[in-house]
Amino acid sequence: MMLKLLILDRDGVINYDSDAYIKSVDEWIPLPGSIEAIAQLSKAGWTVAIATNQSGIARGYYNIPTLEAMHARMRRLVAEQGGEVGLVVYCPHGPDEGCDCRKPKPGMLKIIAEHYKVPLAGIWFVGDSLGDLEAAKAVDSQPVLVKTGKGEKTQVKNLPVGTLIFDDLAAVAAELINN
Ligand SMILES: O=P(O)(O)OC[C@@H](O)[C@H]1O[C@@H](OP(=O)(O)O)[C@@H](O)[C@@H](O)[C@@H]1O
Ligand SMILES: [Mg+2]
Ligand SMILES: [Zn+2]
Repeated sequence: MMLKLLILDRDGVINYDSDAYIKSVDEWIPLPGSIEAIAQLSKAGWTVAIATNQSGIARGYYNIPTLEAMHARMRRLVAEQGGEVGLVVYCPHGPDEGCDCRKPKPGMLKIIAEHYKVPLAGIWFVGDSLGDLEAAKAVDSQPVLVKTGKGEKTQVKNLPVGTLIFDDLAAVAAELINN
């Protein structure tokens, strides 16, 4: 049976985002219902992976141990709700480095798909920025926009055809679990 894989963007989908970047564990604050949504999805048999741009590393705003500590906190909070977080892939590069992993490039989605040995076609990728949706479209995944984070600003842009729109991650989870 095919793995039920869901890929999430991080900032603005799981936790509050900030134009000043999320620079410490203390600044990493879950959005309402997001931890519970991930736990419910994983308990319902979904594998939840994450693909996140983290140019704050290249910009010197925080370092990799701090980023990993944020992710350890995220994993602990989800585990406390009986769920688990799968593979977390991040792009530590700056916009001018020409890497293959920074969204809107689909490199991180490809890494996740290869890790789980599943095709990316039709896999839901949930984000709050246009780059998230474009990354999904580039590999024939399903772009899903949430209105949290930068989502409401993104919603008025020229979205990839077929983009699904939900209020938040909890609404995405309810759709996937109940249908
Ligand atoms: O939403 P994800 O991919 O999880 O992470 C986004 C963050 O890396 C940061 O990405 C930055 O964009 P630039 O990287 O400076 O273009 C800004 O949008 C920040 O507000 C934001 O916190
Ligand atoms: Mg985001
Ligand atoms: Zn990169």
